[in-house]
Amino acid sequence: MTDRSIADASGASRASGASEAAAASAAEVPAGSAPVVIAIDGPAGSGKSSVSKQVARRLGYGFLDTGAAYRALAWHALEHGVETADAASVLDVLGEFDYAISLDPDVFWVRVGTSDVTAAIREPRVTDAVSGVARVPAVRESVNDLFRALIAASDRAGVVVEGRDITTVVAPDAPVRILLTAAPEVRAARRSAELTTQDAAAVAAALHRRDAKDAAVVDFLTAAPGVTVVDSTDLDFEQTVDAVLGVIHAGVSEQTGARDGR
Ligand SMILES: Nc1ncnc2c1ncn2[C@@H]1O[C@H](COP(=O)(O)OP(=O)(O)OP(=O)(O)O)[C@@H](O)[C@H]1O
Ligand SMILES: Nc1ccn([C@@H]2O[C@H](COP(=O)(O)O)[C@@H](O)[C@H]2O)c(=O)n1
Repeated sequence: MTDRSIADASGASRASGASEAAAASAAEVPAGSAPVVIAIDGPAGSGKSSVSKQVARRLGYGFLDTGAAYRALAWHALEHGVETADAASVLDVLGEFDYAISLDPDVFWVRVGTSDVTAAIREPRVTDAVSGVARVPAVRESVNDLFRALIAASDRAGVVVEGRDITTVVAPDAPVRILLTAAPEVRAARRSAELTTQDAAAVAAALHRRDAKDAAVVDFLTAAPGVTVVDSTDLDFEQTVDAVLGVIHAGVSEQTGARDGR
């Protein structure tokens, strides 16, 4: 396998195949090389998707929002009238779950079959149902295989992958693993600033309820050994992106030094 370093990342991106939308190409990635994975976990509203997307743009990397797969499956289950709290019923619809996602941070879409569900998977009914779907072990195994395949199929130099168990389960060997967090009240305030038509207290309660359900399945509130915490409580968006980029560059220098015997 050809090695890819962060240093070669800025220009390397070309999209092909069903899983990745078009992106400009500035440099070819050697055939057969695996993308560098930047693994980012964190609780709801911590900034995982917005920060990861911007980091991916800055590096010329792909961006994989893993929560979108769980949300899309919850949407698919609801479309089939399935009770999402019932694991057996969720597994029934998993078999015909035809999922596709763009890894291009500038052209983001999510599809189930021929339906573009990019917006629909953010609806409150889906957000309320998603934890039920995500707690089913067979679902997790199935989507984790899918994530690894999507990453491997990317022809960008790297992919920023965000979720809840990326640093621990999906890509525990990633060269850079980050837990992105912020104080619960700050996360709730940021989320309610987005959802201006909804009651702020209800938005905060829903966010904390979802974290509690999700944390019973995977631990994304404490950093696993080797995982670097970035706390954005007192950082603005651009400062958070810079902090994450700083961790990435430090992690890669360390790896390169170790590989070169420095
Ligand atoms: N450091 C920051 N300062 C201010 N706002 C931020 C910061 N980081 C993220 N945000 C904003 O907070 C909101 C939540 O971010 P985002 O949707 O990326 O979180 P998330 O962790 O992906 O959430 P979820 O897991 O619920 O999908 C967004 O409006 C985003 O722009
Ligand atoms: N690695 C992951 C990612 C997500 N989930 C579940 O999906 C839900 C939606 O995720 P968002 O990041 O879009 O908020 C989340 O609440 C989890 O239930 C997961 O389990 N593992």
